[in-house]
Amino acid sequence: MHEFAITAVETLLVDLPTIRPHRLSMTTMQGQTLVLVRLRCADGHEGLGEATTIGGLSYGAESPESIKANIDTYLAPLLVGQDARNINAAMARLDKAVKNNTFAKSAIEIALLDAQGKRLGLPLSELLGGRLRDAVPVAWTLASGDTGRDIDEGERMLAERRHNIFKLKIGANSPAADIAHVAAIKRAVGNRASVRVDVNQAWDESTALRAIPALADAGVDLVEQPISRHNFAGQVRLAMRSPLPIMADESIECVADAFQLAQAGAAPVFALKLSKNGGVSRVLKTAAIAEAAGIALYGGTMLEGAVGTLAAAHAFATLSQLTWGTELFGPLLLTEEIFQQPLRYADFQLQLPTAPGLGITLDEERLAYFARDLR
Ligand SMILES: O=C(O)C[C@H]1C=CC(=O)O1
Ligand SMILES: [Mn+2]
Repeated sequence: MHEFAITAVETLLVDLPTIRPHRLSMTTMQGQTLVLVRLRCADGHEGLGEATTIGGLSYGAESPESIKANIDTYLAPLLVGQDARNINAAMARLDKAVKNNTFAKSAIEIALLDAQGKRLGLPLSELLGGRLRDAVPVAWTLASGDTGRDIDEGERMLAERRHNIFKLKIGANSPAADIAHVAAIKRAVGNRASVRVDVNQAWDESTALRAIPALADAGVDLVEQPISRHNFAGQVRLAMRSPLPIMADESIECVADAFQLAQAGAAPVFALKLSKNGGVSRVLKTAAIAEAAGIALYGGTMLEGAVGTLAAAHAFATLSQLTWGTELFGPLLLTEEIFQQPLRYADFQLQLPTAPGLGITLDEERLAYFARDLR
């Protein structure tokens, strides 16, 4: 076999408890399942990748189990024997044989990039052309399902200087109840924090038209994905009529989606997610489309653990603008650590590692304890 060949691609499901239930409009998470990839190369380097999603199949079309099965059955055999150093060629090979499956492909590309960074002795952001910042601002999602508990949590985050941007998950309750909930939280934190909402597609256009002005009056700064990704014309109308900026999240499932949204003027802000675009290079293409169209950027998450979070942080650190910051707090939602180094969150930001690749190492014992099939 070739000196730099990919020798094995292993996938692991890792079930971890969360610090509390996390309530979104479409599901309440009682824990998180990380989907990890370990890609081994003939030169001795190993790359880590991640393709974690939210709430089984309630968020998107790929589940943790389907991502694992599709990598094991279809992607891994296409990769073994290929040159690990030519990431573009490896990804093109996958694209030729496998439609969609952007989460699975993203995990593979992250692992290839991690291995390449280790091989060359460069942090991922350097591999991507160089970082423009050493840390990124990080929002926190208040989603306990209880207003008083959310306010207490927000106060704790402010006191610890961990987060001063709060995203509230709404859409599961009536608009009136949601607006009262959001207004109470904004009243409590005042101008010490930016308050944003994520409706996760729960409203129709008429509901959004009525609710968004009330959210604006309550002091909200940004509304994420208020209506269905399928109501394309409605998103364009809403973007024109809304007193608040609207952010597209679920509407972007690939780079072509981003182009169509930009072309139609459907949202003045894009949430960037590696797994929804199909990896690091693809999410940077979506960012380039946004930049060319004057669309502001936000670094999104699928509540990944440290691997997916760091891959995103390295990618977002290379962007010339990141107007709305990031929400790369996934690891902080988990109660258990499976890596040797915890991520560094301080002064409302996540600090980027400087070690080669992603800059993180698995704790093999902890991994063996929590991994579904190793337990
Ligand atoms: O944005 C989403 O839709 C998903 C995710 C990101 C943060 C969070 O709490 O949930
Ligand atoms: Mn969202």
